[in-house]
Amino acid sequence: MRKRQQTSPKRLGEPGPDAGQVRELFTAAAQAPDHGLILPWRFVHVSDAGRQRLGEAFVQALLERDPDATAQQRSEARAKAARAPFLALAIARPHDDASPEIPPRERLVSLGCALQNMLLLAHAQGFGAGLVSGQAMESRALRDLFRLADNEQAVCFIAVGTVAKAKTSRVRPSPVDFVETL
Ligand SMILES: Cc1cc2nc3c(=O)[nH]c(=O)nc-3n(C[C@H](O)[C@H](O)[C@H](O)COP(=O)(O)O)c2cc1C
Repeated sequence: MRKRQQTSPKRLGEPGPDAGQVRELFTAAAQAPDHGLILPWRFVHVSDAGRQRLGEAFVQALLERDPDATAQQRSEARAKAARAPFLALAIARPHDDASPEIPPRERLVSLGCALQNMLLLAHAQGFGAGLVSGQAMESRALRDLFRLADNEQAVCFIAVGTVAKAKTSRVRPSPVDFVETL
């Protein structure tokens, strides 16, 4: 747990998790706490075949916010879809009519726990892993590609792969920085 740290998708190469390890990663997500047992989140695993469509969605997302984006900017946006051998989109359902008593904050905590379980397991499997979001999360293009319902929100991608070159670890906050006693 102490060794886990963010590795950005561009630093994650082959090999990635095999099919059994991917199943373990999603099984780890399912161990997250879930008030009311409402499963307020889901993941979409981006297959090799899906990468090209994701790249096009990233380009469209860029054009939504900057219709004058240059060819190089479009090419950089498209390239993001090719990074990291394992890529999945984490999608939250902050509201629904079936369980109005479970507020958005609790649903997002549940997704955060699912993501952390996956990050920790990826590290235990010997991989690097990271989360990546950005303005494309809000885009029409991404919402359409992943068929998000009106009450769903794309939160971030989780990327897993082999770390080519480890970076130095960051200084972590100490409990005195965030713990008080009542
Ligand atoms: C929901 C979420 C979205 C994130 N999106 C990005 C991102 O777009 N780009 C990025 O570099 N890091 C992103 N991160 C990762 C943080 O930058 C990273 O956790 C932070 O730098 C601390 O590093 P650590 O994970 O090694 O402790 C995201 C983290 C979370 C929780």
